[in-house]
Amino acid sequence: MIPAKDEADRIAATVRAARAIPHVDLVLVVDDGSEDDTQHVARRSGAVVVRHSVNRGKASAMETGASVVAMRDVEGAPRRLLLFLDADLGETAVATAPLVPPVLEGRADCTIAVLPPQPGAGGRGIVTGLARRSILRATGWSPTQPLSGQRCLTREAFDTATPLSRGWGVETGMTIDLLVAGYTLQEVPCDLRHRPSADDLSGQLHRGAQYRDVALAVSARKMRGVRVPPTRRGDNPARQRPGRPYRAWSDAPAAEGSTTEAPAARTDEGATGA
Ligand SMILES: O=c1ccn([C@@H]2O[C@H](COP(=O)(O)OP(=O)(O)O)[C@@H](O)[C@H]2O)c(=O)[nH]1
Ligand SMILES: O=C(O)[C@@H](COP(=O)(O)O)O[C@H]1O[C@H](CO)[C@@H](O)[C@H](O)[C@H]1O
Repeated sequence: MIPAKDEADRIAATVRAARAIPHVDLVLVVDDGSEDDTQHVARRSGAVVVRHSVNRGKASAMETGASVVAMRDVEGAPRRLLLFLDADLGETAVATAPLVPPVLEGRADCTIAVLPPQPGAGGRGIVTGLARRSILRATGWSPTQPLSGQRCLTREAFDTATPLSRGWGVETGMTIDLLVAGYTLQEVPCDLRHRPSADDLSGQLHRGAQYRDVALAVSARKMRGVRVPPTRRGDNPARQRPGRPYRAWSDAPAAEGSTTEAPAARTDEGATGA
């Protein structure tokens, strides 16, 4: 499932690469109100395409995409896993293939790609730091790349994480919600290249919008008390690393007076919608 806004230059290569990922039987592009030829290029490359007539932001495109994949799930068959890919990955999108097996085999409910350093990236780690600290405070997990949008998850986990946080807050909000709900997350190194934001005005404006959306996603959860109580947390942050599944709740019994229980989380699923 690929949210795409003005990605006519890269979407063909991304779609072709996504189609080559083992277990992917449906590639869906949500054209999020593009002003270029994204929808037609994507369709010609073999994707199913739906379109927002106006731009609604990445999170909204992801929700639309997940709804369309659900409509195409076969009655009586396992529900598709959802593999979210950014449209600018080009041919490297095939390198997200390692995200699928841990979820397919039930070792994780959601996997998240860790990208190598990107040539030309101009960030100073400010938004990434805000997202990482916020996830750590709420759940005890300290992910390497909390903003990474390349994720594979079960339908059940996705449904738990909806409604998604708006815009660029989607990954941070989803990570907190899944961990608090008791799901197992795992970062997976993937050799991907995307179009990084540079250290110029448009790059800094992008990071400003990212910062705002992450802060909104986090404060909404703070206000609702969405967190794993510190007394019931799992692994120490020092032991956490990509490749290692993480579940936020320890198996210790609930503290007296606590009403929050971590649910068990697993389903059997088969094919994958990218
Ligand atoms: O309003 C928007 C903005 C972005 N995107 C898509 O969301 C993904 C991530 O966006 P981008 O690569 O610009 O952000 P980054 O991950 O570099 O911060 C890409 O596939 C975009 O085409 C979208 O669907 N709607
Ligand atoms: O725009 C960027 O450079 C950063 C966010 O800015 P910061 O460097 O954290 O201030 O976010 C990007 O890089 C992350 C990897 O560290 C990716 O996971 C994000 O998807 C991407 O937006």
